[in-house]
Amino acid sequence: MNYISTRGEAPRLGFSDAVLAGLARDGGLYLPQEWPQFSAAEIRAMRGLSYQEIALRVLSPFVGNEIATPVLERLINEAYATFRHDAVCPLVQLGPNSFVLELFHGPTLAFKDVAMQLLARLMDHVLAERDQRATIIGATSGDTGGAAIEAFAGRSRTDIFILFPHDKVSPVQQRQMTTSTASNVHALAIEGNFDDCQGLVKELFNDHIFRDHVALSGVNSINWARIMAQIVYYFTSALSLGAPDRAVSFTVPTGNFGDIFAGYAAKRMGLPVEVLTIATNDNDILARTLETGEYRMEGVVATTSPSMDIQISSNFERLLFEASNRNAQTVRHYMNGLKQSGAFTIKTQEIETIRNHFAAGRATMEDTAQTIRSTLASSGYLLDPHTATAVHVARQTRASTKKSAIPNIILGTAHPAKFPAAVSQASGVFPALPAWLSHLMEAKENYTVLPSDKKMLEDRILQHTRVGR
Ligand SMILES: Cc1ncc(COP(=O)(O)O)c(C=O)c1O
Ligand SMILES: N[C@@H](CCOP(=O)(O)O)C(=O)O
Repeated sequence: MNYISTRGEAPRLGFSDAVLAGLARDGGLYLPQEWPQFSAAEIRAMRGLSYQEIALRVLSPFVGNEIATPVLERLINEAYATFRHDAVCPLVQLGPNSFVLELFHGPTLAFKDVAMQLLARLMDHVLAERDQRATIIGATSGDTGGAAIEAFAGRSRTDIFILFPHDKVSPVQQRQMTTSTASNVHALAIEGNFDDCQGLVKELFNDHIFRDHVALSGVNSINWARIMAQIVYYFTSALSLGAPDRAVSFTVPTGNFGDIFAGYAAKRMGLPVEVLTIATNDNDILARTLETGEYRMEGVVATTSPSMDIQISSNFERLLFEASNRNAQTVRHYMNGLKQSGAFTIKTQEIETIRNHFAAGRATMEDTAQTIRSTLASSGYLLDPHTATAVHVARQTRASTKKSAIPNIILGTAHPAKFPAAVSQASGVFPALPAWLSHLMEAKENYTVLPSDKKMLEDRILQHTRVGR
């Protein structure tokens, strides 16, 4: 399988190179040259298999012959042995035709572990085969950072630098990033918001001299392997509700558009998916875009679902590429508009294509708190604020579209214990951390505060990376 950039001006890469590249050299995002196809019979044959077995079937076409099947199988098995639920990502019923897919049984209690545990092993494998090192960079609004640090800590071939917005993540999220004792981990609190952190990461990738000098690699969902690993749970959950003989819908708490884009990919691969609903918080740029056809930035507000406090939703670029029939020139035009004026207008035919696959809705902070309360009262189930935005939007959109005969799967992206203040304020119940994380709030923190400045960030990386030494 080859990978092509959404901006059409970067070299076509094989799987291993695409994984190490992160962002394409033209500033675009890599996508597989074509979508692997699974027939109904092939999907049906996955029934009854374990999560790991389904992962091997779904991921193999993306990897091609670059990693031998027994090696890929071992990496998958090792990645999901870190999860504390036998099903890896279990499905829980909330009500009639309404389910939560619990993606938070990994080591840092968020869905990011699903992809990050595999990505770290894939990168390690490729780097070992090539006898190389890499400098890993990542921007986080809270969850990617902890998951990446957990997955890469102590790995001898990588040094990892995680940029998080200073004072804008939950205390649990911060400590998951700042209490690592591994010498290859560097937690950097940036004076700015998540978009500033993500902007710095992209600036470093677009500086080709620096990028090559430190062998830069990325672990955000700009890296294709992150999306790829997330496709698997769309298959496992749909299969357990009757796919391919019954269609399902998904509602996804959305920020950087990586998780829901994985759902779109599953659909393109043959999974019968009726609607993919984007759930946003007050930072509702994606909901507004679906309504108006115009992507317009308006500034970020801090909410009780901080991981979704995002305006520049990186993976939306992948969808624009798809909706324009993979027209890289159109994508470049939109991205230039975004850079120059903070907005662009999507052509009518393309926004209609997007609306054929996606719906969208928003939840205010009050909606979110109310949903946490009402779900606890009706189902005895305690939601985290991100998942609660999706439960609220699912109720809204399903009531309006009357598609309630189709099972709807809400992606449960985080454990409530990551956001105890918001959850206890909404519900009166304090969600305790699991025993294996009970030391977290007492452990010593170690991080550096930096202004949102490319030069200072580069200096910091150059001081600490072991690439070239
Ligand atoms: C808990 C949680 N839910 C939802 C999201 C949004 O996911 P995505 O950025 O893939 O749209 C994030 C951050 O990415 C998150 O950390
Ligand atoms: N919500 C994310 C933001 C980064 O998203 P990613 O999926 O592109 O890594 C976070 O928790 O950091």
